[in-house]
Amino acid sequence: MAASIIDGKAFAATVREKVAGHVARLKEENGITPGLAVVLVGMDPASEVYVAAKHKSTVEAGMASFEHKLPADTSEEDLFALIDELNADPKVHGILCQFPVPDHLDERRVVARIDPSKDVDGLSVVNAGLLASGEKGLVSCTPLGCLMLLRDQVGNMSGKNAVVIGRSNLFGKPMAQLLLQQNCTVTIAHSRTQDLAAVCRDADILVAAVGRAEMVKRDWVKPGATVIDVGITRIPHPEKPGKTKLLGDVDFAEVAEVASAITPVPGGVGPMTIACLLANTVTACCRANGLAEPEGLTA
Ligand SMILES: Nc1nc(=O)c2c([nH]1)NC[C@@H]1CN(c3ccc(C(=O)N[C@@H](CCC(=O)O)C(=O)O)cc3)C=[N+]21
Repeated sequence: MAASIIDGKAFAATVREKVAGHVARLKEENGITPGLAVVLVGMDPASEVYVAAKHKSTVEAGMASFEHKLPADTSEEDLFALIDELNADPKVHGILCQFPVPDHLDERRVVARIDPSKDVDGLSVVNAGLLASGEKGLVSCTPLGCLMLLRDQVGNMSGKNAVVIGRSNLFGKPMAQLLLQQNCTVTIAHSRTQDLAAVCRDADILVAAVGRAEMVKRDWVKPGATVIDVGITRIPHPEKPGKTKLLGDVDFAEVAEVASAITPVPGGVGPMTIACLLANTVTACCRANGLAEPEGLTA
């Protein structure tokens, strides 16, 4: 039986609509406009595309967007001075520093400089700790987006076996925490895992975030499993010269024949990431102003 294809693009549009509704209410009833600041250091072409997409979605949702493009040789001192300014600016409710940053900068130190209550990437030690303790913080956008898709697709996840391939702070670890909160039995697999295929075959929910194109094959997947593909590898397009094509971590054509549901790449998890960035900004804005949190936009 062929899997149903989870339409992340359509779902993200509904999230963005909800966000826009909350934003309109905040403006009307409270005179507050949620604001997101995005900092880009250097001119990585992929990052420029993402940052432009974030700016567009932020404005479309009715929020204020503050873009800061800094030269590649910006010193830590100058970057920190900007972050300190944004931390102190009441018009800015969310701050994101686009990664990767140039080699002379240290991502961990950059994240640590951002006020945790404005850390809409959920990367700070404070937000990671709050999530691990089951308390309210800000949750990294991509795992939050995957959770929203899973809640919609699977519903009650209690007791299910969930396997997350990948253990990064940005994705694997927070994803595992969210699945644990849903009462899944969670396994975090990674590059050193023995017999990864066998571990994956146990999963009712399989989340792949390793960054290796089409690594997950048909025989890695339990029949009827729900498969979430977080990978994005850009390759030269096989048919169209000069164009590129995106591949996920899952061999989509094969796995779609055994899974019950699967996210495509593109059009799956990716669009949810930006939608959740907007959602986190609204959440941060409500908290900063002592207002009730938006419903349906948090973990
Ligand atoms: N501090 C930080 N936070 C991030 O969240 C962050 C980051 N740095 N650096 C780069 C990665 C990547 N990322 C994506 C966002 C949207 C799509 C997305 O919308 N993808 C579309 C298509 C994109 C296309 O066609 O190029 C899709 O999958 O359908 C993908 C990837 C956020 N990231």
